[in-house]
Amino acid sequence: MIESVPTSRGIQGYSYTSVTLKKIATVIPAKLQRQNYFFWKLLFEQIFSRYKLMGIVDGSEPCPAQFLTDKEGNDLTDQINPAFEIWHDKDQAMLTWMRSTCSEHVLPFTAGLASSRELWLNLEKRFQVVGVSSEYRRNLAAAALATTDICDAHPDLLASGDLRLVPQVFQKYGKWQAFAGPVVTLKVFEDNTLVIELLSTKGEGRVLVVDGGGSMRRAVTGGMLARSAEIMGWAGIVINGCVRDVDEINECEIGLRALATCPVRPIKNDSGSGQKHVPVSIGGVLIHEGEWLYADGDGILVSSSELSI
Ligand SMILES: O=C([O-])CC(=O)C(=O)O
Ligand SMILES: [Mg+2]
Repeated sequence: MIESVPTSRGIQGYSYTSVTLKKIATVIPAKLQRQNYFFWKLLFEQIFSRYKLMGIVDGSEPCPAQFLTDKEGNDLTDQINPAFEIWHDKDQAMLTWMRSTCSEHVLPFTAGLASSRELWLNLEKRFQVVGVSSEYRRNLAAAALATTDICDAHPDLLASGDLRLVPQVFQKYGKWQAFAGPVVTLKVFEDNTLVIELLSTKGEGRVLVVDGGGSMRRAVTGGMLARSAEIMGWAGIVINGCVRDVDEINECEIGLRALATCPVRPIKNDSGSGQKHVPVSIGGVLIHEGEWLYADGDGILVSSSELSI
């Protein structure tokens, strides 16, 4: 959920005119950079949908004629069309909102763009994000081996430590119980800038393992990030820390494990505190980038290499 935008009050909903730049800054706390574009886009889509503005950027609500026509409806008069004024006000507000959340690296790209749709399309083209199909996601889920079968087939690897059992300290979220894939590691503490960066890029069936230091004070992933992970083709996420927006996460075609939920938002630091691709220790089990993780209803296993049964 977008925390500071009210969700329901009357069927009219809220007017976009009540949205201040301060409110935009709380809803979109991280400035737009190439690395977080997809997350930024999802957040703006949520705001635009809530205020019924999506048609202005997606083109389904084009700009009305600027001037009214005469009584016969033939010739243009010099009277401004009120519908044009309303549309134009919305468009300019949206442009200002988006510009206000651009980092200094992105801001120059927005120069000279006069409408919110122009800016929206320009960024889309510049940062080119193509999501995966639902068939791709289904195939990913179907490819996960059962952890019981793996343990039965590889007692030698369990004994040698090449196959390790991650202690069952996690809660299950997301649509998939079972997921598997090569591991990408992250070490963060209450700041999810790097989580956003990775989940905004192609997952290619990998599993993001986040050592969040076990913090129970803030979530490091939420509904928008789970949606981003789903669209970008990540197989799963394992977090030694908390998540929020569980209802949204549970709608996503992704497997997610975390210690618990926590409604408090993560910190977002533009310089991205944390470390990528470093060994992490979860429940006393060391996990390296590139190892394989297998998760299902019975547990979580980490293997030095990809396994077959
Ligand atoms: O704001 C965040 O980074 C976490 C969150 O709520 C979401 O992913 O929806
Ligand atoms: Mg959220």
